Amino acid sequence: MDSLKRLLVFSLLLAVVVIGALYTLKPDISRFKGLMVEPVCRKKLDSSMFKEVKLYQLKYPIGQLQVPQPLAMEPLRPDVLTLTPWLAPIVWEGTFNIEVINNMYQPLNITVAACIFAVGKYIRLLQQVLESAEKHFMVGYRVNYYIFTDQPDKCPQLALGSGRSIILLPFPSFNRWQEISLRRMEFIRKAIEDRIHHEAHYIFNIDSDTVFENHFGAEALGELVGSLHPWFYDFSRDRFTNERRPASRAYVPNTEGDFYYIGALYGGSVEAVYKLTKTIEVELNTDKQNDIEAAWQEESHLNRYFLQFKPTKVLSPEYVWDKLRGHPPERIRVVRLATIIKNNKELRPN
Ligand SMILES: CC(=O)N[C@H]1[C@@H](OP(=O)(O)OP(=O)(O)OC[C@H]2O[C@@H](n3ccc(=O)[nH]c3=O)[C@H](O)[C@@H]2O)O[C@H](CO)[C@H](O)[C@@H]1O
Ligand SMILES: [Mn+2]
Repeated sequence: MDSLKRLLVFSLLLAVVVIGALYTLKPDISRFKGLMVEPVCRKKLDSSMFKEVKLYQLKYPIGQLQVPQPLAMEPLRPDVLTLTPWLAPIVWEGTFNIEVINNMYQPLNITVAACIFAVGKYIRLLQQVLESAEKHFMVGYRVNYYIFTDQPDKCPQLALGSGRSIILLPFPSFNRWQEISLRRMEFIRKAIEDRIHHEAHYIFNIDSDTVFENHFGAEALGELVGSLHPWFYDFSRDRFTNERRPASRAYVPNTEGDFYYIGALYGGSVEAVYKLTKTIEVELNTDKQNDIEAAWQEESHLNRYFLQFKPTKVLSPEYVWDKLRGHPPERIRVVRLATIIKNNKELRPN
């Protein structure tokens, strides 16, 4: 009798574990009731509705850490620019102490949203970017991967770290890659309205043709974050690939421009990115009505936006290196995220 009871309890426990495991591995596709282009509920968001990290919440734990003293007369990276003319830090290896940063941010239990679009054949790239993100992206923090896709059933099933989850969101199949790329602003805006505003504190847009190779953590968090494009960080402004036709809302004259930022990685507080996506969506629509498409789609508009609304933090090319450029120069000491070499002809719909 006793052994029967034990067997019964054991089988029950086993069933709970198996069902639990199946449940956690299975991405949430409940929101896929047909491909809805319109958000489920459209909210007008005001400042009070966002999750945010206030400066006074960041508290350094006195007496607990042994960290080197910062020396005002000894720059840590004299070989690169570490501050913009508007006094935003440019993040390079050697400029920050991750222990200090983690000790200030981790007690706040923040959630970071990563928006990744995987439409058409790009769905194949998801496994690699997600697996590598689990090893390097915001480790020790809560992370929500919002995967925008037209094929929810093909999303890889990964065992994620604790506090990390995948949320699938519908995105239509377009037959021009340019359309996919530039509609991202609208879809991020809608997802923020729909749910991200109450689910995350910070948000990043990350291209799916990328792979994380090294630490990419809380040092990258900021109110409004742009990343230097790995092809243009040492170019003069007149050679940036900004939109040069005044007829486009993305127009930047060649006598202006601070840096050339990449469209594959930007972020910030959810509220700041909401404002960014909302603004750029309007500019994109205006261009569309005027029958003009900026040279590099939403990246061109992003550059115009960042010229006007300067990022509060700038990520160095460590944060998006392009493998097509081969090994980075010495001053780029570490590659944290790299864009993969892909066959555009084979992957893109056009
Ligand atoms: C090195 C270079 O020249 N990079 C430019 C190129 O980026 P990329 O060559 O990196 O563009 P891309 O092909 O990665 O497209 C951008 C993103 O859109 C998504 N996607 C795109 C096509 C598709 O069929 N399915 C899909 O899911 C996916 O998340 C992808 O990462 O074009 C972009 C256009 O905005 C930017 O201007 C980039 O600076
Ligand atoms: Mn890309």
